[in-house]
Amino acid sequence: MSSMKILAINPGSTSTKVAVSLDKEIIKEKSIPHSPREISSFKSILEQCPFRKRLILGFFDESNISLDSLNGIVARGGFLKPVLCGTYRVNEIMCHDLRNSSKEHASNLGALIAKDLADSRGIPAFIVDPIAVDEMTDMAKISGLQGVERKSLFHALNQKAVARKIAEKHRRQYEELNLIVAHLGGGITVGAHQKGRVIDVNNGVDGDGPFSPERTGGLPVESIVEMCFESGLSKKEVYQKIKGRGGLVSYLETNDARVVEALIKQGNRKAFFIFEAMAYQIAKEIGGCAAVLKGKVDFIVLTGGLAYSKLLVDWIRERINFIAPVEVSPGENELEALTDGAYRVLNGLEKAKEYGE
Ligand SMILES: Nc1ncnc2c1ncn2[C@@H]1O[C@H](COP(=O)(O)OP(=O)(O)O)[C@@H](O)[C@H]1O
Ligand SMILES: CCCC(=O)OP(=O)(O)O
Repeated sequence: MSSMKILAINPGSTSTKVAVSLDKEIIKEKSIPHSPREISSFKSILEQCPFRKRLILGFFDESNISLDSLNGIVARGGFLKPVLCGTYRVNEIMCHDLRNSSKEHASNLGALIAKDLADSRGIPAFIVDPIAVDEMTDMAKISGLQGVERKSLFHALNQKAVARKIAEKHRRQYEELNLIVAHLGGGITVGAHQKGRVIDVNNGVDGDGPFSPERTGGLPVESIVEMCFESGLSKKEVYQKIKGRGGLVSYLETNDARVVEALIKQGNRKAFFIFEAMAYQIAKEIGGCAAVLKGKVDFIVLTGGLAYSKLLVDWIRERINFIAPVEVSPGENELEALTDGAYRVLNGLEKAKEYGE
């Protein structure tokens, strides 16, 4: 097998994470955080493209690594048409769909930045397990209103990577287990994994499931209809309220759980109550997935940045540990999973899928 140097790019709602690896070993990585104020200075996600690209180039300058030494670039994929999981070559159809997506999410930038950097160096660009991975059953897609369908939009990359890691830890195959995986990050998604397929999951960006550091999750529909028609807010302002300014930001003016924990330590009762309410909603979503899996659950897995919070994890655990053993895998494996996907293709172990075919 030939030696491969790969750049992995993960644009998230609260950070841009990058890593360079040599033969799957990460040799340099960085997580660059973005405050809500910094992000809200851009009119759209697409406008953030040059800003995030500059940060990545800055990472190369600091690290003394030459972009010309790369064999490939891989990024987190965004709002594409529903796809099966796997590694996809970034092609023009994909870039067109991401540029023209009606849905705003930082992950839309990954493939665009990767292709831009890769084309000028004559190397390939890929995405792996984008948020649009869709393995949901037809029943899970029923919303309760004809014409409005529930969609599969979730942290597919990390949920699948962590699910495989937990299966391996227990010397089992992912494809033989039933798991509930809760990704607790800037967005929160909780998936019911039935023998390797995510048969139901809350949509992490469309106002569904638990509230998160900066998103509302599911809301009482009638109150929102009232707000849209009576408050004088524009469509964009309503979206801002629901997405970047919902959840913890809405109640506590921060999307940073570490700040919330510091407030709690200082005796702030509102911070305590709202943080526990987030745990309550996450636990309730996990309970829903247990019903989807008819109670046959091998493990519940908590992952994402918020899983570093012992307080939050303990609150969730006390409400759900009657269902199945709880595994905590804080942070994410996204950079490793991206690198792994690109490495398999670059070394000919797997064929890249073509998007749009
Ligand atoms: N050590 C930690 N303790 C508590 N919360 C943390 C810790 N590290 C990160 N977080 C919280 O996790 C959330 C972000 O999770 P992350 O998975 O990095 O999100 P994303 O990738 O969506 O930007 C933030 O609220 C952040 O404050
Ligand atoms: C569709 C879910 C993706 C998501 O919410 O990602 P972030 O947590 O990075 O915002």
